[in-house]
Amino acid sequence: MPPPGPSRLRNLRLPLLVGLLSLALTGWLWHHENQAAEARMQTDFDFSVRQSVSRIEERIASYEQMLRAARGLFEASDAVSRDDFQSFVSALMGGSAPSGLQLMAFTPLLPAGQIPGHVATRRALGDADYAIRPGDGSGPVAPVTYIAPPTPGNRAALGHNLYADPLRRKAMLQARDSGGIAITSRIALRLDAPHNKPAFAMYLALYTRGQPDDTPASRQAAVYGWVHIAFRLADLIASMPGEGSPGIALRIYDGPEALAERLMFDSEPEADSPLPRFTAIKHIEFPQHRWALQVRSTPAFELGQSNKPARIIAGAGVCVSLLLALFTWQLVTGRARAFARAQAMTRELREREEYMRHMAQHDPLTQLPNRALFSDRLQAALARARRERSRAALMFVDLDHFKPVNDACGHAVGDSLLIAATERMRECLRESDTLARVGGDEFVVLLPHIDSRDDARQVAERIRTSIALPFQIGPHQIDISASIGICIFPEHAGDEVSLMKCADTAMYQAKDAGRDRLFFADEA
Ligand SMILES: Nc1nc2c(ncn2[C@@H]2O[C@H](COP(=O)(O)OP(=O)(O)OP(=O)(O)O)[C@@H](O)[C@H]2O)c(=O)[nH]1
Repeated sequence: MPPPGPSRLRNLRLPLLVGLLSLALTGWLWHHENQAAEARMQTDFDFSVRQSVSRIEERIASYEQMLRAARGLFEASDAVSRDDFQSFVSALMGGSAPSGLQLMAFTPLLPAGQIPGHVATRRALGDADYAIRPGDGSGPVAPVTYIAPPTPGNRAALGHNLYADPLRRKAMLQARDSGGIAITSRIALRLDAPHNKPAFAMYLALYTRGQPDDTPASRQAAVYGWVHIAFRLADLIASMPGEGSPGIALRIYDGPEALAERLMFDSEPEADSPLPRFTAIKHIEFPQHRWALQVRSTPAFELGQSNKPARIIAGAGVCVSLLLALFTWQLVTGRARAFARAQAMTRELREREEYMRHMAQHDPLTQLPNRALFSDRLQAALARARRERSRAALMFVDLDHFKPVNDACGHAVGDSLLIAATERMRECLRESDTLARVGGDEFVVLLPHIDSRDDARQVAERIRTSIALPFQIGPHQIDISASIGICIFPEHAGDEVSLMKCADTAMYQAKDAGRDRLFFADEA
């Protein structure tokens, strides 16, 4: 394949430019749509994060409300019995604990001196194996006294001295001093032993009615116990309404920072994608305590957010760019092709016209002017000779015994002989003279300007002599001659027709005189 020429390269330039511009526009749109999709994904992710945080906060708030309702029960009654408490909690929970809550309990604060009476009372009221543990009776205790729902697992916590556990005690004292709720750090529930499932306890202190409780000091003096709840974090998350957000993974850390050793909950422990596309750290705030929530997207999130418009823009943009480039190429080359074709057609028409004109004026065998063209030139020469009062000569040249050549050697040899004879005659003439073929073996010669009849005689003699020399046509050596009639303007004739006629007559006289000779018109 030949290398593309400059015009082909020129023709490619505009389609390439159009294609590249269209591709650039496609790229810009694609980039723009990707950015919009990224922003949409970020918005969706942020929404999922907010949703996750607020669902947990709502659940925690509902726990707090339950505690405040329980405190209301104690504040409204002189004495709340175990059955009262259990009925109340049962009503509060709707008969079970659907909210991820494991238990609600009442824990009094007992000075050492009240411990034996407390234990005796509990046993007398039906908790036969009730005992405070651990506890050596040397200091105040906070034993779990009422517990609901009273499942065997929960009941195992009865008598458990919460003051002996530093984490629980810390939260209890916080609740006591603040008057509000307080939450422990991560603890393990007794009923989960030996499995250490992350759990928490939330406390609300109870104060003796009628005593001031508006300062930490007055609250320390007035406190007589706590209502509290305990929940496992996994149960809390599982109990939240709704399906959660697809493609969103959640980790909860006990504390303000996402430290591996403080991880309490991981919604997707198996699918730990090392490089999540989106991540966020949020906090759940408690009085004097914080949880860190690490929210991250998983590959399922990006799949759910697949950027279809960007793919459509890219695909359609590339197709349109190719089509535009092709269309432009067709326009450009179509114009160039039409132009080249028009040029070729014009050239062809000119050549054909030229050929037709040539054919109309020339003899096809010898390419000599024919009778029509010769007539034009004769008229022009005569007009000029009349103007300039000069002389012109007209000769009729007829080959002698040409027919026998045709007959003996064939028509093709006859043709070649005619062409060769033409050449010889042409060599005897000047550029300004005209040699024409007017019949089979008949030629006419116009000498438009002669000074005397001798000029014409010399030319005619040269022609006669050259024709008389042998011709070699292929294998054939041919000897012929020519008879020439000469007519001089204006001596012998004054117009075209007369000149032709008298030259013709003179030629026949040369024939009659024995051929291979020349005759002037006035020699007849
Ligand atoms: N090969 C060939 N022959 C032609 C052509 N045109 C005419 N002729 C032949 O030329 C011959 C001319 O005839 P004439 O001039 O009567 O015969 P001639 O033998 O030359 O006789 P004279 O002129 O009396 O000497 C004829 O036989 C034509 O058929 C042509 O283009 N090619």
